[in-house]
Amino acid sequence: MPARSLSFFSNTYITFSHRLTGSNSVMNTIKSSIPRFSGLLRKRPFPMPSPGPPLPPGILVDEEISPVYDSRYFYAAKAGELLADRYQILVKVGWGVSSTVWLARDLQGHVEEPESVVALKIVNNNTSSASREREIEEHLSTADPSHRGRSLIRTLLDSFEVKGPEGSHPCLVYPPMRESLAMYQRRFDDSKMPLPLVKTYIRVLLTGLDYLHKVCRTVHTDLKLENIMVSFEDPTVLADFMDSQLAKPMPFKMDSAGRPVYLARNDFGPLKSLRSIPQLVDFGLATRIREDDDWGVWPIQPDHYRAPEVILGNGWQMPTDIWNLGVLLWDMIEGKELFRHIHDQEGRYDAKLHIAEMIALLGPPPPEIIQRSQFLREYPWPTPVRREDGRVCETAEEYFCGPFFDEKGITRLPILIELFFYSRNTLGHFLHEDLIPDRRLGDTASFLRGEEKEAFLDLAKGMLAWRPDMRKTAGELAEHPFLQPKQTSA
Ligand SMILES: Nc1ncnc2c1ncn2[C@@H]1O[C@H](COP(=O)(O)OP(=O)(O)OP(=O)(O)O)[C@@H](O)[C@H]1O
Repeated sequence: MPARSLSFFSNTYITFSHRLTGSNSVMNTIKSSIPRFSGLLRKRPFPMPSPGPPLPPGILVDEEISPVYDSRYFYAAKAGELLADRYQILVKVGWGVSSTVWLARDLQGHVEEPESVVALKIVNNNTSSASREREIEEHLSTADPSHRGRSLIRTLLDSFEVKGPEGSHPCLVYPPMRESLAMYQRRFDDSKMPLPLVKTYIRVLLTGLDYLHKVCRTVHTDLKLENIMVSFEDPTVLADFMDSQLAKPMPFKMDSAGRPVYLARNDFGPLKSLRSIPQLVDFGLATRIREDDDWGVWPIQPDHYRAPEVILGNGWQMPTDIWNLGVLLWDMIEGKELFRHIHDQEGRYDAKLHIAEMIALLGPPPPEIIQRSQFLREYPWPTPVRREDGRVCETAEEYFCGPFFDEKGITRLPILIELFFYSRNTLGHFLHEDLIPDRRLGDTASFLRGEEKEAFLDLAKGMLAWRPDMRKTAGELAEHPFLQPKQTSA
């Protein structure tokens, strides 16, 4: 049977779907579905990793590809090395602009389970994000461990520092995960997960967001397919991977400064079943909202998923994640982005194109949104923010190259009085009407038909409202009819 056969997945899905909708709570199902890795090594002890074949020095590998790569900042990890007298580095599985990620053997256990496999993120010595990530994740793991959404948030198992010649490197220890949702999706025909499975995933992610928002009062701010990881469907997948990787050691090279750079391997092979569970990961940019009148103001979110209140400088809170996930629905279901024309001809993000497309899909923003943005533009951010092009900006308007609406009829009356006397004729119009494309939200969901399409659009509209306070909460959305599994006769 081919690994990507849809019918294979669909059959397996029935079991999965049933498990999630049976009498057990989602929480119980999820707990029992996330495989445990402790004991794997005890039963099948791994050999010490040996050095793999050398790569040609002229080829850039993994983290070296980044234009800002600087050897001094990355830890020179070596396969087989023991960190903190406890974690032995085995296989490199990932890298980012400021870290490398490894599977490691955790040598400290107890009598029953003396060893286990963990993922070790070794962070650069020049970044402060690790302490922030650690602090937020501590809050997330302890806010209410009994909430059913808690297990859908990936948090730290441990953390420590390791010394390098150029400074100290924070090391964050996590449970190992199979892969990001972006990679998981590609395992299916046409990179499309079966619809019932996607629905389950969306519901599960909303349950995690409900915990994040309602209990932890935290905004993720950076939801994308890469920041959703899926668990291993079966412990043998990881065990087999480790056997194969250690039998065929990682190729490596020395960079120009003599630091070893290994080639990451993160393909854990075909799916054995659809029992993987998605988890929200990477809280390095997450922000706590302690009071109802706390607002984030600085620019957040990946370009495609950026909410209007971020671009317009209106301040953001938890509903901003809801917009973000609302836009992600298209990536998850259709494998395509909802917003198609948000970059200029040089490929740079262009906020006016983005707003123009929002207007095409959702209609014009309500007046109070424009009013608030024009009112708040008078108040510079407490700390200026540097744009990618180096310009230091003090307001969202400066940062995103506004203004986007004219000031026709805007008075300097207090905002509440203005809102009271508002009429559509007196408020600013979009300054770039010629850029509004001819697209409708309904036309973007051609992957669905009939009632299913209507239900999907209703869900999406509950997430993609201009006014953040008109968006539904994660908890409410998880109950939406579109996401509920169809009852099948036994
Ligand atoms: N728990 C884990 N288990 C397995 N692989 C992981 C785990 N965590 C991260 N990875 C892998 O490592 C990669 C880099 O991790 P991560 O995105 O956390 O690094 P980063 O430094 O924050 O990246 P960037 O800053 O560039 O976004 C991921 O894309 C993933 O492939």
